Amino acid sequence: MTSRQFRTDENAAFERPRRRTRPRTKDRPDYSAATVGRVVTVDRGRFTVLLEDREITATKARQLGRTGVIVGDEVRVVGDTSGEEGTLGRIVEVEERTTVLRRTADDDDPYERPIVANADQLVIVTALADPPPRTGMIDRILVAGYDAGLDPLLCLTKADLAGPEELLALYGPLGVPVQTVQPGADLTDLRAVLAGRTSVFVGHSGVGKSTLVNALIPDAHRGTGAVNLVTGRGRHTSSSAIALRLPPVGDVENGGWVIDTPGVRSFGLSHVTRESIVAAFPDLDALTQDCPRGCTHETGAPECGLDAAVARGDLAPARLESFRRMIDAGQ
Ligand SMILES: Nc1nc2c(ncn2[C@@H]2O[C@H](COP(=O)(O)OP(=O)(O)OP(=O)(O)O)[C@@H](O)[C@H]2O)c(=O)[nH]1
Ligand SMILES: [Zn+2]
Repeated sequence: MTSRQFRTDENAAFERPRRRTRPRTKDRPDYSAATVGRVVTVDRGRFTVLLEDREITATKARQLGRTGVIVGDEVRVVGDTSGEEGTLGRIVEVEERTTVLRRTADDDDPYERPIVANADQLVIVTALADPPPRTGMIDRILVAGYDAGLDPLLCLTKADLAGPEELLALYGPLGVPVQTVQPGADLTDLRAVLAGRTSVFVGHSGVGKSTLVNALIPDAHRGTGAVNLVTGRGRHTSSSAIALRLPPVGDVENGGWVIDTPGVRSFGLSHVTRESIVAAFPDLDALTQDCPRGCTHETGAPECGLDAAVARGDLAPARLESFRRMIDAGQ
């Protein structure tokens, strides 16, 4: 397969459609034989794509137009895919995404920022102390994860400094699995829940996320340490997420992927709908069958079926309370 052949195909795609109604699939170049890889990081319009056995740098082909390419995307690449110094491939197609984790910069921001594609687990890294846990933030990240259809995992760091009891009481009733870590911790259990999956790690700056990622993936070399806010020096300052492959776990060759994201300060949720949060809890969803039409399920919502379920003994009050925190956070 020569690259010349691809170039010809690509030129065909540049021809302006004569009518807007032209079926999209007709005349579309066939890239089914193009090399497939995964976008592992993005830096100023340059994409690092991991192919089967090598990493290459690529740009986005013009015909992709405004189609975004984000970390985690599975893409088809043509052109020079040797990965040799100074070479550039071209991303010509983005495969359909299984999930998209989005955030808005703040709640008034109408612009959704897709940050990670194709993840299936959201690992919320929170320190038990120094800095103290911010439950409002955890709630918001959870809601973004539920909205995106990701399974949550709460990873509590600095367990040497404080106990997890309070957080367990808040998040246990939601069914969020919890892992605790501290310096020198045995990571066997954590590795087991990451194996074979693609897990996005999010957390506030300073919680020990880089320390944890480095412990999981010794050659990750994620920058750690206190942030010098003035110079920004002495640490990795990438603003993009980065996908890292975990080592095999026992017989499981695919140890999974960690997608490390830069420390988040805010997690705007203006894109989230109430329905998507409720849908993440099938048992509660079922109990809302008898709610009045348009019920918000919030505390005090008249005749909410969830209150009736608690009254009947079909729903634990603590679970309802935690669920309502999610609904409140999403508003
Ligand atoms: N006591 C204690 N300190 C820890 C633990 N994990 C990390 N630290 C310390 O906490 C500080 C912050 O750790 P980092 O790994 O840089 O935190 P981060 O979340 O990656 O922060 P950014 O790099 O700013 O995103 C460092 O001084 C670490 O040595 C832990 O489990 N216990
Ligand atoms: Zn209701």
